[in-house]
This record gives sequence, C-alpha cells and structure tokens, in this order.
Amino acid sequence: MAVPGAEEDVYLTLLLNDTYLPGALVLAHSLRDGGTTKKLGVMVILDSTIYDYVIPVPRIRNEFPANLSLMNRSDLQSAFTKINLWKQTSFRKIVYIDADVVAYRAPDELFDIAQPFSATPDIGWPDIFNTGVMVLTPNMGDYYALMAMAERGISFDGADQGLLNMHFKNACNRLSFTYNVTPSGHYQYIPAYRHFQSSISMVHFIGPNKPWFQGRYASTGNSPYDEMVGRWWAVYDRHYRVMSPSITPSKPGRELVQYLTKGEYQPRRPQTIQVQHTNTTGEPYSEHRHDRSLHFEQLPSFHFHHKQPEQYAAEHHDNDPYHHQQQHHVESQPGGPVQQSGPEFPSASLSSTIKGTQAEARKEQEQHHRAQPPPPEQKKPESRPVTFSDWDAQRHAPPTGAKPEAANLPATVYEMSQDPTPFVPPVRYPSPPKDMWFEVPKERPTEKPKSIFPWETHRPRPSRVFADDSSRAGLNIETPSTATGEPWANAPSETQPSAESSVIEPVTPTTPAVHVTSSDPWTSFTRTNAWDEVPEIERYVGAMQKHRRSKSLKSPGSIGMPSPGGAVNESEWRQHGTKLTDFPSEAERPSLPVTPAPIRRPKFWGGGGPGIGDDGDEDPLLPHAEGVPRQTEWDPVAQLQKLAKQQSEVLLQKLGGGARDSSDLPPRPLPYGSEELTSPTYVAQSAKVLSPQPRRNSTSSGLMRGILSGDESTPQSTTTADTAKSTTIAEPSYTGPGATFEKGEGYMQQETPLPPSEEQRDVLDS
Ligand SMILES: O=c1ccn([C@@H]2O[C@H](COP(=O)(O)OP(=O)(O)O[C@H]3O[C@H](CO)[C@@H](O)[C@H](O)[C@H]3O)[C@@H](O)[C@H]2O)c(=O)[nH]1
Ligand SMILES: [Mn+2]
Repeated sequence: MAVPGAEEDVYLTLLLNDTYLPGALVLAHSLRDGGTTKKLGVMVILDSTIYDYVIPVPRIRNEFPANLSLMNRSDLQSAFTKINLWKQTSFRKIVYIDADVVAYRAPDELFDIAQPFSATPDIGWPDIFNTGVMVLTPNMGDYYALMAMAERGISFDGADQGLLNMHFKNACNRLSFTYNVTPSGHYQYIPAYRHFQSSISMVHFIGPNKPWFQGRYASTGNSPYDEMVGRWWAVYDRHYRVMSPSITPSKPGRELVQYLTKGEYQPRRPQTIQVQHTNTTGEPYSEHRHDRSLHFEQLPSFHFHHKQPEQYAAEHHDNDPYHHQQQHHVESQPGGPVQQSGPEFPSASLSSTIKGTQAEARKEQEQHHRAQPPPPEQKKPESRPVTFSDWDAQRHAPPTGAKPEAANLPATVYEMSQDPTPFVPPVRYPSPPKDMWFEVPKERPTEKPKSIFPWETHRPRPSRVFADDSSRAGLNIETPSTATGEPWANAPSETQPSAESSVIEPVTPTTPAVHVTSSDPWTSFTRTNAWDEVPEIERYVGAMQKHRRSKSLKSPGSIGMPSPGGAVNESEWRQHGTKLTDFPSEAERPSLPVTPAPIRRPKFWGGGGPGIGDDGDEDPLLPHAEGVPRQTEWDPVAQLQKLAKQQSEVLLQKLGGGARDSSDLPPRPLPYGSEELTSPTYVAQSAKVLSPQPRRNSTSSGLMRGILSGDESTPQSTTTADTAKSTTIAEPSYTGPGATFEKGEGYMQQETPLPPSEEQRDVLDS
C-alpha cells in the first residue's frame, strides 16, 4: 500500500560498490534508450553515481552468511540491502532491477500492475521467483517484516532472494519470464529463445560472471547467451566506448567506467602509474590488479573501492567507518530521495559523484549530505543526441532521440464524416439520356463519305467486271447480305460502274491492269497460270473440262441448260482457252443445280418493291431466268444428290469403269453440319447424298495417277468393294453449314429479323 500522496514511479537498482557500476550504468542507459518516461533511481551505499535519484541507503548485511557460501556468492553478503526498497515510500510504484540487467526496451507497463508485489520465475528453481526484477509498492509494513527476517538471517540462500521468497511466498504475482530472462552459459533452451526472442524486455546476467567482468571477447559466439551478452556490450559501446579519440566527444566518467570494465581502459599515455589507494583503515597501499591495469592519465582524486567480488566481500568488515552508513543521514531520509541530475542524463558526471578521500568522506558524513553539483567544466551536458549513425541496428532498438524514418513525408489527414443522419436516397433519379443510337439517315447521302485512308483516294479501277454487275448496279438489287444492317455494303464505290456509266465490257484479266502505271510493283508480276504456258498441262486440263462438260450436258441428272441457244457443240468449247479466267459464255454455262434463286428482300432504301425470287415476277426490270426453278419447287437435298450422282458417274467413267454406275457406291452422309440446312422456303425431306469415290488403281494416264498419288494419305478407298467396307468417314470437329466456313466462324442460321420499330424500341429500352 503506497503512502498517500506518493504519486511518482521509479526504476530502482542497487549499487553496493563500484564494481557493479558498469552494470548499473548500462542498465540505466538501456532503459533510457528504450524510451522510458519514468524516473531512474539507484540505491547506493557508496555515494556515487548518475541517476535521477541517488538514494543513500544503509547497508543491510547478513550476519549469518553460511547459506551464502553454499552458493559460493559471499559477495552477496550485503544483498539484504535490497530491503531498503520497501522503505522508499515516496514512490507510488517501484520497478526494481538488478544492476546486472540490460533492458531491450523500457517496460513501463510494469508500473500499471496493481498487485503490491510481482516477480518472475527463477531459472534455477522455477518454483521461486528471481529477485533481479521486482515490481513493488513500497510500504513500511513489508519493510519491517523483512528487516526482522534479515536481522535473524532468515534466508534459505543467505541473500535477498531466499529471504524475499520466504516472505512473499504466497503473495507474489508472477510476471512473464520475458521481463527477466536469465540466460545460462551452460543450458540454453534455444528453441524457446528463438520463439520468444522478439518479446524479450530485459535480460539478467545472473551468477558471478557479469559481462563487464568477462570482457568483450568472452562471448563472441552466436548462441542465445552470446547474443544477449552482445546486447549488453552494444549499450556499453554506445555510451562508453571510444572508437576514435579525436572525434569522440569527451564524456565525464567514461574513463572510470572503462576502467571498471575488463579490457576497456585505454590509457592516453603509455605511462604506468602506481595507484595509491588508502585501505579501509586509512593506510595507503599500492594495488595490483590481476585483470585490469590502472593507467589513468590523471588519477581521479577520489576514493573508491574497486575490488573483485570475492576480494570485496573478504575485506569488508563492520568497523570500516566508511561503510557504516546507517548513521549517514540525508536530508530526505527516510523516504525522500536526493534529486541529483535532471534531464541531462546520461551525461552527468560520474567522477563528480564519487567523493574524494576517505577523510573527506568521513567529514562529509557529518555534514548534510547533498548531491554535489558537477564541476563547471563537467557540467556541460553532452547534448549530442543519439543518432542513427551511432545505432547498431543488429543489437538495439532504434534510438529514441532521433527522428523517425520518413518523418518529413507530407501527410494528409482525412476525417470521418461527423454527420450522424442516415443516408436517404432521392425520390427519383433523373432519367437516363434517350435516343443514344445512331440515327440512320432517311435519304441516301449524295456525297460519298470523306476518305480516311490513302488507298481510298488512289484506288485503281477494277479490271474485271461481271456482266451481271452492270445490270445489278442499275437495278439496285439487294443481296441477302445487305439485309444484315449495312445499307451501303453494296453501295457503288468510285470505281464501280454506276448506273449512268457506259456499259463496261468484260476484260480478260490475264494481262496486267492497263490503268495502272507500270512502275507499280503490284502490276509487275504476271498473272498467268502454269497451264497457260505449259502445253501438256493445258492439254490435260482442256481434256478434263471437255469431258466433264459433255458428260454434264448429257447427264440424265442434269437440269436444263439455261441457255436459250440450246446445246453447245464441241467446236464451241474448243474456241475457249483453258485459262482459269476464261469464263464460259452464258450459253455455255450450266446452271449449277445447287444454285439457289436469290430471295428478294425489301429494299432498305425503300421504293424498290419486291425484286426477284418467289415474287420476282413483279419486278419488271429483271427477266425471269429460264430453267431456274422457283424457290418453292427447289429441293436442295435432291439437287445435291443429283449432282453427286452425276459427278460420280463422270469419274467412274473416266477411271475406266465404263459399265459402272454410281448406284453401287455406298451412301455417304452430307457434309457435316449441312444435314439440316434447307432452303428457307422449302420443307425438305432428309436424304443421303452420294459423293464421288475416285479409284486409284485405274488405267488412267500417268499424269492422273500422279495427281491422285498425292492423296495417298487420305482414307479413300481403292475399289468399290473397299469403299463398301469403309462406310464411316471421320467427322470434322465442328458443326457448320459447310466446308467454306471456318471452325468457329459465325454463320447465319436464320433470317435476320427486321430492326425493331421506333415504338418497339421505346418499349424495349424502357
Ligand atoms: O558486489 C556487488 C554485488 C551485488 N550488487 C548489487 O546486488 C545485485 C544482486 O547481485 P547479483 O550479482 O546481480 O546477483 P545474481 O547473480 O543476480 O544472483 C541472484 O541472487 C541474488 C541474491 O539472492 C539476488 O539478489 C539476485 O537478484 C539473483 O539474481 C546486483 O545486481 C547489484 O545491483 C552490487 O552492487 N555489488
Ligand atoms: Mn543480478
């Protein structure tokens, strides 16, 4: 229970002698570097040091030190001095930390613990708590109880840990081990360390081997213990190591700390000075240290007890007047600390706090003991803040004094709306814009659209014009494709013959276009076929065509010739060349049985009325084609069968099977996908269509055989008998109306409906 009015929080440590000074200082720095907002205090027996509060406390010794020797720590005979903590009732809460602790961060949250006493488990015997880190509420009740035990030497280990564990046996609030990690050089629970490493707040180097007793090269491995010792050295180095004497600012007390830390003191002059000490009885003696050399350039004029722990314990006895400080009265005693240095910590002078000779110390004991202000030359605080250049990121949290990274980045702060009223949607949102479609002009535009691409202006006139085109252009016949919504798809281009232009005779395009300049590379190549030059090929092709024509004309399956001129004789055929582009005349040209009569569509531009087709009779401009059946009479399936049969017979005859008839060919299905293709106006009956089956082992000419041998890889049968056996033909992997359509290509499966009327659109769009 804290004394009423006590509001301050303090970290306290204990300094029984100078040997723990490096520990106490490194602890204080590690807490400050960790950014603590709390005060730091030290309870000292010697009137030395640099904390906010230097609290002189009476030594409390164990007069029955037998238990101490059990654990070979006779240096801890004065450890009962920790009991003085409960007497510091000017503080609301105390976090006590041993001087051999280094803080990884400042555990300020420990001050929020309500329980009067808290501690962490001890690694040696986890049922008890370790007294290196304790959170306590000072109160005189506990103090007197503890003092009573101490006077009788009640402690199972002879030191404070045994005593406090006995007193607070059932009243200890257990803290996390991370507040007092006690590494052992012998046993290291490495997996646990790796797992909890990041949550460590403080590390406590228990046992006789403190880092500053061992020197910096004692623990250079990478074990958890070595890592933790490294953290202690990092704090030491940041505050007390001089890397470059020329640029490192001087720091009061640094030499003393270095001197007290094994291997750290570097004398400025290689001059050995025999150190003159006065012993505890006032007689001077020369000290010989086994592990340190004393090479102060200017020996501080103070008295200090620097002993090895065992030496220290052995030399102390009760008649040492210097250490009888129970009588040492301080203005602020019993509870009031002496505030020494302010916020300049840790720059306050060490040496100034350490008093001079023993005689002076004695003399001071009779005076009011006040913390002395540092001498003027040492009072100047070393105000250089810790910067990132000093910071060893491998070992420490970032320095607290420095600006954070990217501190000057521009920042925008957005604030949440403070309006608590809920959102209410408007009754009606504005209507979306209407008539957003492109309105097709009602009148055909007279001016042709402005050309965009260069080739539109320099377009060569076509050299090939079909006889139909002139009439069609004039007749303004719409083909089915124009019904898909492209009114100008067949609009005459500048090179197409217009209705007004004179009739253009068909031009044989075997010669380069005469309208174009000869320098045009497109016209320089010859547009001739191989059989135009090679007579053998020409003869062969001619023979083929002649044969086919005669057969076709005589075929019983052939339909009537459209030519009004009747039959065409052989001589007429011969007049024609065999050039691909030599088209037969209208009289010679048979109407292919599968040619559908075009379906007349309503004219897009209106005014045309019905054209050819079912009701083509009404079109006076278009002559009714002779021999072309009406759409209603046209059965495409039957026509296909006819054609197939006709072609088969031609081939069979050609291949030597003169007596053969296509009836012995097996039926073959229609091209895949075309089974359901029917004329839009004809209700078809399904039928299998025969297709030609050429024979390879025929007696035809070598040339023919050569052509056919190119097809060896195809699964065509060699005889009709073979054909009969192999009736299956591999189906293509796609469906479509026929071979002219590529896989995946869209095709019209039904008539394109008329676009909706304006009224319909209004309904649809709404
Ligand atoms: O010569 C000394 C010896 C001790 N101390 C102070 O006393 C504390 C305890 O001594 P320490 O050497 O740290 O003891 P530990 O090795 O930590 O041993 C354990 O046992 C001690 C006796 O019970 C407890 O005080 C410790 O908290 C506990 O960790 C130190 O931290 C110092 O604050 C000195 O100032 N000078
Ligand atoms: Mn300790």
